Amino acid sequence: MLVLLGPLPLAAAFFSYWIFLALYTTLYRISPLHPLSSYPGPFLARVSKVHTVYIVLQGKQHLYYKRLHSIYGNVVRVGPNELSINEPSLIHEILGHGGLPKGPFWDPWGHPPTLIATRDVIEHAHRRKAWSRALTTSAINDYESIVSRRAQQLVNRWKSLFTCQLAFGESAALIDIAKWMGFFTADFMGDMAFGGGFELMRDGKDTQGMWGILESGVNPTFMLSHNRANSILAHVPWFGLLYRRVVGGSTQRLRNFARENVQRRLKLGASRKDLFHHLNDEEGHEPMPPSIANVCAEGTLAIVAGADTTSTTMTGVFYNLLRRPEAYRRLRQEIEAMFPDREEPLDSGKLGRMEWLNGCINESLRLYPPVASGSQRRVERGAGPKLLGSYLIPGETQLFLPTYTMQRDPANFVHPDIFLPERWLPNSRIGIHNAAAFIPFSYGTASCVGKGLAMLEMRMLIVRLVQTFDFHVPSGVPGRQAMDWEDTLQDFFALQKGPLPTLVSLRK
Ligand code: HEM
Repeated sequence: MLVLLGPLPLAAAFFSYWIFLALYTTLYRISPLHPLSSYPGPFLARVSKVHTVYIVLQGKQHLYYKRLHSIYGNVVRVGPNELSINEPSLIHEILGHGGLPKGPFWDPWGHPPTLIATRDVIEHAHRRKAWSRALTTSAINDYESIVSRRAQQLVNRWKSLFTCQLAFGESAALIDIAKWMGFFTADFMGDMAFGGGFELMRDGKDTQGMWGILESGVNPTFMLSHNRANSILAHVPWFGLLYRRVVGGSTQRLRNFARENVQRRLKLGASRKDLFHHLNDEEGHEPMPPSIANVCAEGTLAIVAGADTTSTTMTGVFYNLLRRPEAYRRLRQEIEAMFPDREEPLDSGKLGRMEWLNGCINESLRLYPPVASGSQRRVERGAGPKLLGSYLIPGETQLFLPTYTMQRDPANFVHPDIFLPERWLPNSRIGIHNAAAFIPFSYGTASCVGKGLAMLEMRMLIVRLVQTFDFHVPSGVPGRQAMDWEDTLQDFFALQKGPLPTLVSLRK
């Protein structure tokens, strides 16, 4: 017999159903029946990922995971179905060839998915081919002149700031290194991905508002920055879908920006081989040319993945050179020996052999890994449990290697919180040094394909700046002080940084 319910009993039935479901799920997640019940972790993390969203909003996710590992040990349950694994010996099994595919964290990162968000292993390998062709050692050599042109532009812009200051009798200018590193890397990646697009260094500010989306926090229209939105939504993909429908999202603005630039570039034609040339398959390696939507998506990825990461690392280098004058002196000596008479640092071979410079960059990458909490992987549904070392990981478990925690673990690096470029010198006798635990570019088949380009860019710019300028800690600057810079870091998947006000003067 069919019984018709009125609106009130219907609503009551509806809510009772959801309350029952929520209660049942919670009890299951905290019960010994859950397959991850034997892994220790905070109680709230067992219940729901909403707890993680709260942590992400504070921007201190990296410090939170480090604290959890110090309390609970090397493997911690950080979500109902998620583990954080601080075990360098498992890096190869998790990230290496035949390891685990990417996890659902990557689902909300826009459509069509870019290389970094492609979870299917075969599709990922196929997409990566164009990137790999674009970033071979010989292709990177073709980009030296693009880096050098932008490095010279930064030098000239800073010199023009001195001219203004000199008019007021000042011999040094107060420069926010973090901001200018961001401008440099965005302009450079814009050149690489679209043959131009940003002119942040020229304008000295973010006139189009695009850099703000990449870099900053919440903007006034209640659209979260690209990285911050994604880093939050990725923990709760169901909410991500809702957010995008209701609020929109900065990803779309970035994609529109990319589309305009791709169309401009296609009209102009290519005058040189850059990243766009390869991503657009202008040499015809594939049977079908890529769609414009894909070229836009991959170009946007290049800017998102390549700009902030390198600018944070270079800012970290200058921050530490200011704090350790003897490290700064040693860098100057090495630069003078390698490029006497301020010769332009164009030779990537020579730059690669500069041990102190590379030690400084490695230390910045170790202390402030731009992707501080690693990149999620998952034991696939239906694949059964996976044995990783002595840990049995049930199917459908998501996991990640917490890069910041691992690289600051005294079990891997002696004096882990101190900037010591000397630990990277060949024959260093400084103490514990587990290079296998150093994974700022991740590891394996989905590791950072842009590593070579990033290293070239950072080496060339740092040398050019140290050749031309002197850097000092300013005194009496209102607001944040140079020595607080590390505290400004916020982990929204990619580290975001605050200003690094620095007194910069021209070298005699
Ligand atoms: C200091 C600079 C950089 C750091 C620390 C860094 C770090 C990373 C990390 C940790 C990943 C994630 C890998 C994974 O999922 O396991 C990644 C992926 C990626 N990065 Fe970088 N990156 C840097 C610069 C660049 C640059 C300059 C480019 C541009 C050419 C770039 C392009 C990419 C791409 C395309 C991926 C996706 C790779 C894949 O899924 O196969 N990165 N990067």
